[in-house]
Amino acid sequence: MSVLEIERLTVSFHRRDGLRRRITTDCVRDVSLAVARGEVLALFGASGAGKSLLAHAVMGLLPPNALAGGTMRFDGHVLDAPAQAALRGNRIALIPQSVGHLDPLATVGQQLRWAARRAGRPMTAPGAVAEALSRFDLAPAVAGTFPHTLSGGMARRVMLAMTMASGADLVLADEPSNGLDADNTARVFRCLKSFAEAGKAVIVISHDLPAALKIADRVVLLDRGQVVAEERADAFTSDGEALCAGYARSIWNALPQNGFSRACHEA
Ligand SMILES: Nc1ncnc2c1ncn2[C@@H]1O[C@H](COP(=O)(O)OP(=O)(O)OP(=O)(O)O)[C@@H](O)[C@H]1O
Ligand code: NI
Repeated sequence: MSVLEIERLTVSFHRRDGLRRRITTDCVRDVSLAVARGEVLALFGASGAGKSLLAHAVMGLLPPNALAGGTMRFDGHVLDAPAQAALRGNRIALIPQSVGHLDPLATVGQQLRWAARRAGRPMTAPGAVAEALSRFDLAPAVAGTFPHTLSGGMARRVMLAMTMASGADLVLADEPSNGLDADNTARVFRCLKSFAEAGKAVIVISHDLPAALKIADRVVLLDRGQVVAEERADAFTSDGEALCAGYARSIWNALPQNGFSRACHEA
């Protein structure tokens, strides 16, 4: 069964023009998708396509001037505002785009313990923090350090370790490889894959399609707020013949292994 089901989600913003007429802009339009346990869904689309808004709508963290429509279900139950407030940070986790969300005044170890305690799974056993860090290639000494001493890749892996400690069933990662070199990108994506292998449902938002394809099962392409294609990830990694949508094919053409052909120049 799907952990998350989104049905006809719309996110709009209202503003008034100079004559005080109400203007509505739909930034996410009629989006339906689902993700199951053990599955990695990659959400791909140009800047401004509505990817982060979709993630924030699932979390219940939309800006106050946003209006959301449609229905969402988590584990078969309606995911409304009270459910989101109850599930956020424990059963549903967002790995935000910025590592600035780590607390500069608390050590990595403290923050890991907080994440675990908030989810009702306190890390009391000796060595529990070191073990949680080691799963993400982080040395035990990292527990005693403050976020400003970490490299970008390490900070991101600390956020992944906190997500793991929270025991979430659904993990949303918004641009988890931003600013990382190829090695750290691969590491972060491997960690996300390990979440799915541990039975979680993972939605990864990324501009790095080649890296995301290495771990994804399915790819949803968003364009100007709408789902324009939903494809199996392996359709991108083969000769592209199995891709159904034209937009997906032009993206396949633009992958480095396929020679960055036409689509790049047409875009
Ligand atoms: N608070 C807001 N008020 C008005 N419009 C907004 C607001 N937040 C986002 N938008 C608009 O919604 C659209 C989608 O934004 P979103 O952040 O989801 O894009 P994205 O696909 O995540 O892009 P990126 O890849 O650059 O992160 C954009 O056109 C943006 O201008
Ligand atoms: Ni975004």
